[in-house]
Order: sequence, then structure tokens, then C-alpha cells
Amino acid sequence: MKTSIATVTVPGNLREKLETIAAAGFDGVEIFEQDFVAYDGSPADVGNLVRDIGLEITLFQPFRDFEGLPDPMRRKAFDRAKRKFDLMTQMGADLVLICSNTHPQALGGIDRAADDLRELAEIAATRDLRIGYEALAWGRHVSDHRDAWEIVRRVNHPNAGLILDSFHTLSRNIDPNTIRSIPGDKIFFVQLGDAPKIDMDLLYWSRHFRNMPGEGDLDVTGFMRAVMATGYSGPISLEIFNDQFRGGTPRLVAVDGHRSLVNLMDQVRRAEPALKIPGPSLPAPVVCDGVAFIEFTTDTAGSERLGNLLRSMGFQHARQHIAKAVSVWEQGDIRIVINTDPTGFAHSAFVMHGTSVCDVGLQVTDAEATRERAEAMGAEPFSQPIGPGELPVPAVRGVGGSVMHFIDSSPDLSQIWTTEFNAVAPAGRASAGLKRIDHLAQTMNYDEMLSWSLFYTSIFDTKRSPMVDVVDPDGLVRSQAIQGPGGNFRLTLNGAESHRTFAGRHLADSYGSAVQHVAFATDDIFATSQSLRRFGFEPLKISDNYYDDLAARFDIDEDELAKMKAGSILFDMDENGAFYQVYSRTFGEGMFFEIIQRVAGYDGYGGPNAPFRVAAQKRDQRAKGIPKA
Ligand SMILES: O=C(O)c1ccc(O)c(O)c1
Ligand SMILES: [Mg+2]
Repeated sequence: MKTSIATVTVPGNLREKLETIAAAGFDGVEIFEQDFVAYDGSPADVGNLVRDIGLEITLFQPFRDFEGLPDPMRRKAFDRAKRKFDLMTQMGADLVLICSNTHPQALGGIDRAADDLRELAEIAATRDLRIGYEALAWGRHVSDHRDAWEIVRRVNHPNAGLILDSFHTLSRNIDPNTIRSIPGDKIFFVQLGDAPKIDMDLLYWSRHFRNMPGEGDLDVTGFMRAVMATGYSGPISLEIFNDQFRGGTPRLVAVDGHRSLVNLMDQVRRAEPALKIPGPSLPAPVVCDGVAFIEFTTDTAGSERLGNLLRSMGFQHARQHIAKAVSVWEQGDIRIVINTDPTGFAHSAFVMHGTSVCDVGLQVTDAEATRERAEAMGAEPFSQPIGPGELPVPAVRGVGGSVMHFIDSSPDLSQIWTTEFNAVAPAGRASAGLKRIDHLAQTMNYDEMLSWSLFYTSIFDTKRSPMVDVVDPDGLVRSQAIQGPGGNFRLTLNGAESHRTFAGRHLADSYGSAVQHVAFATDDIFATSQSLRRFGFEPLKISDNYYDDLAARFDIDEDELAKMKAGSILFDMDENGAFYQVYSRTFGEGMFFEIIQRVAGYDGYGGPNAPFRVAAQKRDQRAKGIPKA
């Protein structure tokens, strides 16, 4: 199956677009007329450029406002079309997209449209060209692929076919299964685009908010299943109009696009195996069973501070690496690695980002298959030299240049903590009842959020929750939760638009670090809170006003409220149950820990508390004398 992408999807000038499109692995490209017009070269030059780069032109588009016009506009439309046919011949494009007429003077009538398109198909045929008809969701008379198909059926010409575009069908809530009864050889081209569900004017939505399949809320998989059921064998092409992409990095947009298509076709194959769709068979989306470890890179002084903080939360320095300056801190099922080794990847991450999370280990069923799926989805491979006595652990690059390792229960990998580390005699302090890592919160530029959300949802068996806005006193931060089945694997992606927000500041100060906070779960927040106090843990102090407001919002018993206030514990509820949170003060460049308890299946992340937490953090930093950005 050939993959293609429209030049409008990728930022840059035409040459940059084509080069990044080819490098990302696409077979072909739709030449969007505007990109051609803006280019300073002949149609033949463009054709040669495309082919020299190793791509083919899959489509030339769009040709607008053609069918159903009254004379003399009709004559003019045919003249315009002939000029475009000349250009296509010189360029070496054989298919043109004709989108349904939006002109106020366009006349309706299926037969009138069919007659015009048949006459055009005949002209196209004399030049060995083909025409494809697409229903724009806002077309004046034709806005539904079923009507477009009826017109193409009546045209009844071998050089005229239908063009389907998932956005136009799905944005109007048209059942994609209506595609199944169209003969596949009459579908000349398929364009794909997803979009977040937003209630707005269709044209505006389409021109500014489309995104890659899997990044939005439309059922692009259901659409593609229906297309494949027709026997369609032409290219699948991404046509995404998106303001963020226009201002984005060409390479990232193209790589994400390719990832989205590989993932989409994998989903179609899995959902409808009877279709026997050709293509590579990939390991299934990975169920992650939790976070096996979090590794911090730091220096000696940072390690001392981090160790003290961990100790105050009930962690034990439990293991020490056989050869390197790497220690492991444990509590419950949680493992925190502190790496101060002056060589290797962790050290370069320290030089780049300062004290930060440089590596996240995920527990999976098959580490090698996870790496394979991740790389098939375009994740950057990662490996580093292995020292004596060390094990090779499958890994790829993750957010912010960090590394993601995969650990499974195979004989070697499951023994890594005893093979590569020596036990350290326990210091005898009791734990604070922290059981496991509940979630990781990763901070990134807002513009990168779609990309990383697709990264996780394409590799892992996960779902996205609706985006939440977190109000920071100095701007907005968008938060997107991603979680696996059963909640064993949870992430929040936080997108900062302004560097003055707490999240944005962390990003700037750490030069794009990845994990800003790690949340540990306890099964008894009040017992944990008492242990923390005994161990000298200093919680982030929450305002008294917060507790007055809490008493007004929820029916909480006074004793419990007093305990919450004393321990700086925050509270939330959803339709399932209750949620408690305590935050640490910050360390490094604005990193922190969170301790949470989920009661009776609470499934969120305390979003309503985020503004109060952020305000408290900013107060705390001011008190510590850290200047405001
Ligand atoms: O927004 C538009 O006008 C437009 C043009 C061509 C297309 O293929 C399309 O889907 C939308
Ligand atoms: Mg289209």
C-alpha cells in the first residue's frame, strides 16, 4: 500500500517539504497548487524535483468550483481545467482532485454535475489524465460522499472516479460504513485526516484543526476499514491543514504523519483480519504493566539532596551498581535510580539538562517486541556500550531526548537488579507506605503534545483522556492524560505555551527536560502523612483558603479536614471515588514528587487542584529566593 502526504501538511518551502517527506518514508506526495504557484520553477522542474528525491506525484489538487455552473462561467471553468491539465502533463501528475463546488452561483442537480464531469473526463482521457471528485463537507450542493459517488456513478467514465476524505465524511457524522458498497476501483484516491471534536464551522475546523489519524477524536480507523473493504488499492494520503503544523518542524510533522499511517493500518489489520491487507505484521500494541524504574542523572551534591528527599519519603538506599556510581532507592514496588557516573549517556544528559530524569524503565511482557513496535512507529533507536557484568536492555529514545528502557520477566532482565547491583545493608527505617508509581508527568512545549501523545498511543495499548486546562498564575498549561487498561500505566503530558508558567519555566531552565514530576501511590494517605512527618518530609504548603473552599465544596468530616490541612493534603472526587494528594517541595530545576491515594476507582489526576498546587509552588520558590521568570 503506497503512502502519500499532501504538501500542505508539512511546513517549509517546497524543496524542504519534499526532502522531509521522502526522508520520513513516504512513497508519494499530493502537490497542493499553492505550493506549486509559490515555487520559482516550471511544472517540469517540480516534477523532476519530486522524482529526483525519490517520490511520485500521487495527486494534483485542488481544482475548485467546476461542476454545475451556468454559462459563461461554465465555459471558463473548462478553460481553466485545460490549463491545469497542461500543467499536470508537464509536471508528470496524472490525477487531479476536483472538490465539490462552493460557488454561490453553482446550480444543483446530480445529472448536471455528472454531465460536466463526464465532459471533463473525456478531455482528460485524450491526455491520459484522470479526474477525481471529492465532496467538501461545506460544498454548496454536494457535501456528502454518497452524493459524490452517485454523481461519479452517473458519469460512468473510466477516467472519472471518487476521492474520499475522512475529514469530510466524519466531520458530518456520516456513517463510514456507507463506503463499503462503493466499488474499490472507482475510488481513485483516499485522503486521511483526523480532528479534535470541537463544535465549530466546518470550513474553519477543517482548515485549522485537522490532525494526524490517531491524534484526534474522529473514527478514522472505522473509515479506513470501510475503504479497505471495497478492495481499494490506491495510495493512502495525509491531507492535514493545521495551524500548529504550519509553524512546526518539518521533520517532526512528516515523521508523525508516517507513524500515524503505520499505526492506522496496523489497527485496520487487527480490527478486520479477513481483509488480508498487505504490509508488515507488527507486534501488538504493548500493554505496559507499570513503571519498573525512574533514573535521575545528577552530580554528587544533587545526589545528596535527592537522597535526603527520598529518605524523608521512606525510601531506602537498597542497591549499588557493581562498577558505576549508580545507586538504587526502593520502597514497595518503586525503584528510583540515581546516576552520578561521570561517563555515558546519563552524564551527557546531566550536562545538558542538570538534575533530571534521564531514563524511564517500563515493565512489559516482551521487551524485545516492545522495542520492535516502537521502532516500527518511528521511535529513535537507543543503545550504549555495555560494561562487564551488565545486561543489554532494549531501549528507544523518549521525550526530551531521554531514554525509555523495556524490562520483562525473562530470566535475564528480571534479575537485572541483582545481577548489576550489590545489595546495601538496610538502614532500618520503616517505609512510608508508598507502593508503586502511579503516574509520570512529562512537561513539553504545547506544540509537541500531539506528537508525544501519538508516540505513546501508537506504541502502547493506551487511551487518551480529554485535555484539561491548568490555570497557572502566569499562563495556561494544557494537560493530557494517557493511560493503559486497568490504570497500571499512567502518564500526563503537560504542554506549556508560555515560559512564565511553572511548567514552562521548568522546560526553559532544564533545556527541555522530560519528566517534571513522579507520583507515588499509597493505600493510606493519613498513615503515610504521619510517617512523612516523622521522617522530616516537608510537604508543599497549601493555602488555608483552599481548605475553607474544600469544606464548602465537599461534605468532608471535620476531623478528616483538619488532618488534610495539617498534612497539606489536597482532595478531589469523581463519579467513582475520592482522591488525595500531597506534593513535595521542588528540587533541581522545578521537579517534584507527588504522593496520591485513589479511593474506589477514582480515575483522574486531581485536575481541579492543579491551579492551587501551581500557585503554592510559585510561592514556595519565591520564598526560597528563586527569582520569578
Ligand atoms: O479546504 C479546502 O478547500 C479543501 C481543498 C481540498 C481538499 O481535498 C480538502 O479536503 C479541503
Ligand atoms: Mg481533501
